[in-house]
This record gives sequence, C-alpha cells and structure tokens, in this order.
Amino acid sequence: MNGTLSTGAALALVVVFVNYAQQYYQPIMSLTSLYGMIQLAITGARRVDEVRSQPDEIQPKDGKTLPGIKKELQIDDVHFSYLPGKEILHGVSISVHKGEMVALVGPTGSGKTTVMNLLNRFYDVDSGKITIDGTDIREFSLQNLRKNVGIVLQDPQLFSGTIADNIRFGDPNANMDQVIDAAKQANIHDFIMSLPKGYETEVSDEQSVFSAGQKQLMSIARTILTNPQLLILDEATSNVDTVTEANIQAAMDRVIQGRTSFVIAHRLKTILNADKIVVLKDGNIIEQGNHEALLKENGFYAGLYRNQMVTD
Ligand SMILES: Nc1ncnc2c1ncn2[C@@H]1O[C@H](COP(=O)(O)OP(=O)(O)OP(=O)(O)O)[C@@H](O)[C@H]1O
Repeated sequence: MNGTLSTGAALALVVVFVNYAQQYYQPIMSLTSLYGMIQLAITGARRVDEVRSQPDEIQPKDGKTLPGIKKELQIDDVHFSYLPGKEILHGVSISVHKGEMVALVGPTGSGKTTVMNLLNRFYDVDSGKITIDGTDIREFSLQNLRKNVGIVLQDPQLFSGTIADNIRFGDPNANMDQVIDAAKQANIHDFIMSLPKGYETEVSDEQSVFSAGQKQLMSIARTILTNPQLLILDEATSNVDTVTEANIQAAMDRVIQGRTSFVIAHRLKTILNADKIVVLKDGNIIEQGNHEALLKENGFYAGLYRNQMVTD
C-alpha cells in the first residue's frame, strides 16, 4: 500500500464518509466541520485501503440481512482493546431480550461508550462475540446492521439547514406531518413552535441557540423517524435545565417503548425501570440486575444511587 489516492477516489470517499457520518452520527454540519470531515475522509480513505489489504476483512462483502431482533441480543465474553496490549473490556457478557432496556452505568472511562461502539461495529471485538438471535453481528452487512441501530448521542450536532431538515434526516421521504408527529413524540414540538420561524428555523453552529438537551430532543425525533430495532442512547449530562430534563425523560421513555435499547445513564433516576442495570468498572462488569436487586446487594450501584439522591 503506498497511501496515495486518486482525486476521484478521494472525493467518492468524502461523499460516502459524509453520508455515513450524517446517517450514523447524526451531526449538524457547518462548513468548518465539513472541512474537518473531508480531512477525516482522506485519512479514512487511507485506512480503508489499509483495512482492505488486511487478510481478515472486517466487513463481509455479502453480509446477511438482519431481519430484526426476534428474541435476544447477546454480548458474550467480549474482550476489546483500542491499542495493542491495552485491553479496555475484559470479558463483558450481557444478554438482553427483545424489547428490554439495558442501562450501563459506571465511572468515567469504565468502558460504557466502548460497549456502544462495539454494538454498532464502529470497532470489532478482539475475542468473544456479539450475536443477534444467535448470529454473530459480523455476519450481517454493515450497512444493514447500522440501518437497524438508532443512536442518540449526548450532545448531537445539528447540520446547516432547517429544523425540519434536521429531523427529516431520519427518513428523507418523511412528509411534514410525520416530521411534526416525531417532534411531538420527542417533546420538542412546542419548543419549535415557540420559535418565530418554527420548523423553518435555520440551524447553524454560529447562530445556534439550542441547549444540549434541546438538540438531544431533536435527535430523538430524528431517531423516531428512523424507527430502529436497536436503540443506543447516551443521555445528556450538561446544560440541561429541569424542564428539558423531564422532557428528555418522557421522550426517552416513549422512544424506548417496545424497542431493545442500551442507555448510558448519567442520572440514575432515569433508569429506575430498566430491565437490567449493568455496572462497569475498569472494563469489568461488577454488578448486574434491576434497581431493586442492586439496592439489596448494597454494593457500588447502591452507593452511587444514595449519593445522587442526596445531591439531586
Ligand atoms: N479511540 C480510543 N482510542 C484509545 N483509547 C480509547 C479510545 N476511546 C476510549 N478509549 C479509552 O477506553 C477507556 C474506556 O473509555 P469509554 O469512553 O468507553 O468510557 P466511558 O465509561 O464511556 O467513559 P465516560 O463516562 O467518560 O464517557 C478509557 O480508558 C478511554 O481512555
């Protein structure tokens, strides 16, 4: 591999990369960030070449189509390292039934985001496996897998365009009624209607007056339009007032309803009803169970909970 790319190939990869980023990272993109994306795309293009030249290709060419989650998703004894010799996850196992909600909690750097990265195959496991109804997720076409996974990030970026454009990203064919319905379900409709131009309000990084919570609600609306099988939610931590926090909670409850979901929870009161709470510490699961069971265990989670109840 000599690391050089034709302009055409680089541009094609830019388009693919930007499409990919918009679809899966759901950002709002300004020209500055687009420039950053182009740089990333070129670096990415080189990486694609590197990956292609490896004998053990990550993406199957003719991957299976994921028919949806019929029964369960299993994370089975997963080990993972970003860098050689520095293992981050040390044998993580979590099983979730269709429609259940799993909450991941744990100190910063414990590996919560890493688990999410593996579920969507931003990275692949070193050993162990992740299966959906018994099939290793590496056997599915990557595009198809990701179509089934909805991600709501902690502080989603909005791209230039109107609020309606931003929500419609979840389904470019959605009509205005569907966009409004998704916004209502995400508890952001009233806020949007309070703006002078409503859904036609232009969004840009410079003029943005939206809080992290409001952006997250728009991202939830976008995800509702995508109608994913598997949902990954990283709850916003900062800049969230109590009204927005309550709105996020209600919107999350609604979007999670009936869907298999993984939630990174920063406020424990948002996950009291989770079917399973998984406590990670230094890449190991140290506790696992529902809220009541973990309180009874009187371990790390119970301490964390009592602490938050005092400070809330
Ligand atoms: N791209 C990366 N390359 C190398 N190391 C990484 C990378 N991403 C995360 N890590 C490391 O992996 C470990 C787990 O990080 P991770 O982001 O999964 O933790 P987290 O529990 O989500 O933390 P937080 O609550 O702060 O978001 C950390 O030590 C982190 O420094």
